[in-house]
Amino acid sequence: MSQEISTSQPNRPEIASRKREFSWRVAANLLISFKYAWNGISYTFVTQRNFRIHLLIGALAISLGILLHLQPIELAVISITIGLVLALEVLNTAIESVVDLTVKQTYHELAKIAKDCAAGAVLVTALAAVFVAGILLLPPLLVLLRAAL
Ligand SMILES: Nc1ncnc2c1ncn2[C@@H]1O[C@H](COP(=O)(O)OP(=O)(O)OP(=O)(O)O)[C@@H](O)[C@H]1O
Repeated sequence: MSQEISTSQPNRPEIASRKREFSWRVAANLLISFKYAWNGISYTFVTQRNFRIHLLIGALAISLGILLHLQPIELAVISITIGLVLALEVLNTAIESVVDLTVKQTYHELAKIAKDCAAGAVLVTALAAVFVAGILLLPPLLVLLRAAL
């Protein structure tokens, strides 16, 4: 007797119910999702010195841009690069936590690679942000300084 093997795809509700089956909790609505996202940002702010430094430098760069009457598009480009650095800092913190959760306080070469790469990603965007800020802020800043001297 041959056994019949079903090749049909699972229907949509079945997929939806399976999608988050390993999650301890799923946000019930959009407002609660924002609350959890804010918790992640607050956690990063409190625990990561680099995040606070990047936030401060970012705020200074945007303030300087406004002071130097940069074009809206230039301010937007600076804001995007700063946003990228901060977002990657939050992701870096998430990766660190997942790595620590997995290996605890033991040394593992893959844990090292994961953490180093996550930190490297932040560094790449930070260098790009410095480059962008340098190109957009330095020329008008030099003009202002020359006029003042
Ligand atoms: N379990 C581990 N196994 C192997 N190497 C590790 C492990 N934990 C940390 N390291 C190494 O120590 C470095 C610092 O780890 P840490 O957990 O302090 O991350 P760090 O906080 O990345 O730094 P930052 O927040 O400044 O990006 C990592 O980049 C990695 O090279």
